[in-house]
Parts: sequence; C-alpha cells; structure tokens
Amino acid sequence: MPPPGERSNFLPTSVTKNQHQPSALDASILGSESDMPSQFIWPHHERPCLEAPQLACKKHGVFMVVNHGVDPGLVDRAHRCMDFFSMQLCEKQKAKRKIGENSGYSSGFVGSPNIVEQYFVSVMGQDFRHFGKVYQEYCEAMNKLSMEVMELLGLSLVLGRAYLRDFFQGNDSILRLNHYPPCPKPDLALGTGPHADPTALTILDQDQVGGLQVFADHQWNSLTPIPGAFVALCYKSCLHRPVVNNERARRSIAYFVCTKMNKTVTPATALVNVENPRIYPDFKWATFLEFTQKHYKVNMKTLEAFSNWLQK
Ligand SMILES: O=C(O)CCC(=O)C(=O)O
Ligand SMILES: [Fe+2]
Repeated sequence: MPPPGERSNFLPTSVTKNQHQPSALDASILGSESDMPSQFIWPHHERPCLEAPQLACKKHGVFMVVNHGVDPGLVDRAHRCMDFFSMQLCEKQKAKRKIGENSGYSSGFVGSPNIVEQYFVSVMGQDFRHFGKVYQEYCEAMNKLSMEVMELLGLSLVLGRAYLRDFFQGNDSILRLNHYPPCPKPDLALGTGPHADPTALTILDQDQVGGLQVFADHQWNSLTPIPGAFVALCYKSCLHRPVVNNERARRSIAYFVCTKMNKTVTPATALVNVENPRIYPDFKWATFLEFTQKHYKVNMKTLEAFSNWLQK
C-alpha cells in the first residue's frame, strides 16, 4: 500500500451529458469521413465530451458526473432513508449479512424487477416497504445513468457507443449504503480503509460532510463534495478511502456496476493486439465475486491475486 502523503484538495475532471464541445472522437473519426451520409453524423450540439472520461480513466480513474438528469429529490429521499442506521441494533440485525452471502446489512443486489423492495420487506418486514421502494427507484436511476456513462466510456475507448452498454445490460449490480458515525479519534480510524473497488464502475453519492480521499499524484487528495454531482470510479479504479471526523456522521451511497452473474468477462477483441496482449484469463463475474467475498479482501492487487487463484 502506498504510504499516505500530504493531503490536498483534488478537483477531478467533470463530464456532462450535454457539454457543447467538440471531442477527440469527433475530430478523429467523423472528421475523416468526408462522404458520410448526413443522417450518420452526430449533430454537433449532441456530441458527448470524451476528453474528460479519457483523461480521467488514464490518469487517476475518477471523474465527476454532473448534468446527469437524476432527480435530486430521489437522491435526497435515498439519503433520508439511511436514518435506518439510527435504529436499534437488534432491528438492523434483522438484515444482517450472513457469512458467504453477498447481500445484507450494508449491501444488496439489484437485478430482477423489485428485488430491492422485496429484499427490504422480506428481511425487515412490511414497515420497510417504503425504504425498499426508494432504493428500488434509486437503483433503477443509477442503472440508467451507469449505462449512459458506459456509452461514453465505450466511445472513449473507440469501442463504439453500444459495446460496453450491451456488455453490462441486465447487470447484477450492487447497492451499498455507508454510514460513518462521528469518531472521537479520527486519526486512529479509517472508514473502510484504503481500497480499490473490484467492480467495473462505481457511482458514488457522498453527502456534504466530506471525507472521500483518492490516491493520485503520489498523495491522498480530498474529494470535496459538489452538490448534485456523483463521483465515478472506473476501470482499475483508483485507490480511495473514506476518512471519518469527530463532529458529524457521514453517509454515502455507492452503486457498483457489475455484469450478469454468469457472464464471461473477456477483453474486447478490438483492444487486444501484439502491443497490448491480454493480461487476465476469462472468468465469470460470479466467481470473481465469490473470490472477493470469501477468499480475499480487495486491495490494489485483487485482479492479479484472482488471476493466480484461478490458474492454481
Ligand atoms: O463513503 C465513501 O465515500 C466511499 C465508500 C466506498 O469507497 C465504498 O463503499 O466502496
Ligand atoms: Fe470503494
């Protein structure tokens, strides 16, 4: 683990859905096709800005998503429902995650219709249907947004708009609600500790308390919350850690985009060549998830460790 260095404020690149700017892709692909029929040319004002995700992913693996169209009222309701954490422990323990299982008190799976709502009702009872409905709706909004981000990432990798969106269609993504109570000795505690998410893309909404730090340019940098903006962590997502403080509780909602459980994860053939040979063997997402839940605590070397484990 890299040693914690100086902390500074870090402003990641922003990406907006409707930024009215020419992009690298516009210039290199559309510009060279002089005889392209007009219906295939992306109207200038609708072209996405690709520099931001390209730069962010190559450099530090984190960018902000603004102008995303997610209802701020829904994000607000999702945060208010986290008052769940103020309930008696015995109440919360009704949803306790069991060893070897992936859903429970602190994480839940999204996939089939109403699975989140049903989950809340089945483990907590009918009184919690409202929570379930809010998080169901939140997951659906995150799923829509994450597929739009996947389109941008696909374009930025010159794979085309559909490639990654199709790859993650019908995904078995995960929602995690994080609650960090105030800590009398914040210097001795570290939220969940430094880690890199093992999933393809994380869309995180942190409240305005602040505490998320990312490791970039050889130091820990605080990611100051921007109202209405989501933090996106992508590809081999950067090392990050939530830190706690001694005054205010802090909350965040993380949506981890995963493929379908039984999907074979394999590199896009268009990206593999002699200069860029493949590094990891094919695997099923379910096997990787099992590895991270039962055999290995995620860190920066998770994929290498998984790859070795698979080939044993
Ligand atoms: O709470 C945060 O800001 C980050 C949470 C996080 O990194 C995670 O849940 O994986
Ligand atoms: Fe994380």
